[in-house]
Amino acid sequence: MDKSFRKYEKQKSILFPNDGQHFANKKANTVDVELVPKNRISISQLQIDKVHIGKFLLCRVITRCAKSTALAMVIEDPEGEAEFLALYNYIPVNKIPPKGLSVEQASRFLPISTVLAIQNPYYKVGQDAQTMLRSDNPNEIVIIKSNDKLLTQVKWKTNIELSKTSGIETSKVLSADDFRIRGNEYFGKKDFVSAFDEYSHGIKLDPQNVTLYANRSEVHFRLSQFKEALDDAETALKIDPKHLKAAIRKGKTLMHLKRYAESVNTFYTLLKDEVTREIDFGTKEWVHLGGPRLDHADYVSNAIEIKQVGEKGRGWVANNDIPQHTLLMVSKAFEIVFNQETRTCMNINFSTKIMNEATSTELLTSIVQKLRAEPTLAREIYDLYAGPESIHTASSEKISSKSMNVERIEKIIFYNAFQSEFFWKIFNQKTDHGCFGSGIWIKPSYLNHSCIDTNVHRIFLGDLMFVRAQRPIKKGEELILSYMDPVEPFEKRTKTLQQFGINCQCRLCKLGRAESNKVKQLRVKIQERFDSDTPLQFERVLLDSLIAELESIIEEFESLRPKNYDLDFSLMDVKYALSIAYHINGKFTKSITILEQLHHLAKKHNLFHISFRLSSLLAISYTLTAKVDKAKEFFKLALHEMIAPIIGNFDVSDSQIRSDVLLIAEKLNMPYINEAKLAGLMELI
Ligand SMILES: C[S@@+](CC[C@H](N)C(=O)[O-])C[C@H]1O[C@@H](n2cnc3c(N)ncnc32)[C@H](O)[C@@H]1O
Repeated sequence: MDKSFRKYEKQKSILFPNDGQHFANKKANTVDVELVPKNRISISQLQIDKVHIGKFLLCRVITRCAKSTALAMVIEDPEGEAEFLALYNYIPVNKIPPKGLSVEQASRFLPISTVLAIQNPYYKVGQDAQTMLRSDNPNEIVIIKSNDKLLTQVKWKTNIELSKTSGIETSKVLSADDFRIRGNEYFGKKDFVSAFDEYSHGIKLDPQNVTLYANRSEVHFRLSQFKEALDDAETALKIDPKHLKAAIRKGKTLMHLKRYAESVNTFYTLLKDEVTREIDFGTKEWVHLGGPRLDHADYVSNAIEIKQVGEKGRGWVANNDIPQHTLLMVSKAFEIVFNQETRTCMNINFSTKIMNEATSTELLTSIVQKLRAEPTLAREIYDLYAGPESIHTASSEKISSKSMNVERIEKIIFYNAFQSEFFWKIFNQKTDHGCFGSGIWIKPSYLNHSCIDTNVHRIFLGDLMFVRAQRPIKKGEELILSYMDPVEPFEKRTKTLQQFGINCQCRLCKLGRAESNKVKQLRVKIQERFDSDTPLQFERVLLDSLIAELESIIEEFESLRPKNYDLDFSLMDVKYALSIAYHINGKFTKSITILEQLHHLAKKHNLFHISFRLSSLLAISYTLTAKVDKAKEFFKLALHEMIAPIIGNFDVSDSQIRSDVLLIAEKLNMPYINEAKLAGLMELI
């Protein structure tokens, strides 16, 4: 049995709790460098630990590439000096097939002999005490064509065997259809970059091949290169206006480009077509089964708007009275990286010695790549809060398609990223572990924090975040979300919130600050007991001593601090454990008394994610004590507390709704649902 709520209930804090996430990026003011000889710098002129602003390094790739966190290779400059080069954020997660990138595959990104201009080169000593060049901003890496004026005087020194650079020399003997087949094979293995190469070679041989364009459109789509996906789909449709897959890809790509009206038109035109209507699309490519990334438009209720809210900066404010459970936002992640998509668990930045969750590193790369592909999206991300020093620069900052402020994006991730989690078994997931990820959701990023007394809550489904009113909200009230679970101890909450510049003024934090040292120490002791690796002993023989220990902790704590049921979060774990111990010991009445107390607290604070579990357990406890009416009441309550935050308010006495709700509850693995079934509670409500 899990020892505390937290095992299940933790709605992890938004944001990443590590301090100072800023990797090795020292380039606050990168500039777009004019690639003219006077700005060129050579390797021997580079200074260690310096960003050479306004300069560029002309160089040529002379080895194959390897991809770990960065894409790494050796380059030479026209003077014949060689150096290591590490390119961060160059390859996003979705360009990497599930098995990782082989040297062969990694080298396709920058084949041997590719000539580069590295703008604003940054020279440093790497973790292995070797010097190296590092770039975090892929927009600063410019590929130079062989006929570029810059190369007229250049004679490269290293003799490299070009035949080994890639596997594409066979193109002379392959037909367009061969390339299509090879592309499809790569596509099947989710190696989209290789599939792209194959289809592109095919297109060179047969520029009118509609299938190749349609297929490449899908590859672009999978790589989140929506503009290119649209171009290819449209080219395919020019060649064959009736090409069904190309039309579908056009529709869904338009949707991802947020060109919703055109997307709808495309799909309506398809629906009007008789041939299309007769085709059974199945559900494969479509919406929910395809998760966790879902095809869905953003939605924001017109009862809310963003305003200045004093020292907190901007925030969402109700411009009308809003009933409880009203849906306020459905936000699709601007970008999200799911844990199962990352190949490494942790990533250490050796320059700062800070460990980052792999997903947050990948998130930076994915956002950088997304902005490279779609520079028009830069405004909505750059407008997000990026820390106290950059607060006033956002709107005035010039955003050109070439410039990219990686450091700013890094900070934006730090201050705005949410960690999503859901355990619903609705997608065809291979694992049962649920779905966790880190992402940026633009509109919800404007919600400010309070540990308690919040009025909105969030839930995730795939890459969608749903924000609903937790309680009725009055016109003029600011919408407040909790970044952290109030069940987390005061010290931990304070430490995390401080990193984000938040000195929380909620009642719970005020109580925490006002506590005497004795109470603080006891609270820390309780915390340690519950965080320790020693599990609570729920075995029957040890139960009595466990009960005595828990009862004495509660008594001691309550003698030091007056009973404060309204804010009694510090005792939640202890009391929950005690109720379980009583339950196992057959002392149902005692167990129920505590559970009801806890339920009251959770309900009072609209902590539905806790209260529905407590009411389910109460329903079962009442069944065991033969109090059927109470069991029924709590089971109904549990259903409402669990499902209303997801689908909105409903009346469980409506039989149609009830059956839908029970179905959802089963899908979502409602706790104790099997016990409820056995006890016949389903029929009773
Ligand atoms: C995700 S953003 C929220 C939107 C932000 N207020 C803005 O103007 O874009 C998080 C930042 O908002 C501010 N913030 C949020 N809640 C706050 C609070 N309770 N007190 C003070 N500042 C808060 C902090 O600067 C925090 O780092």
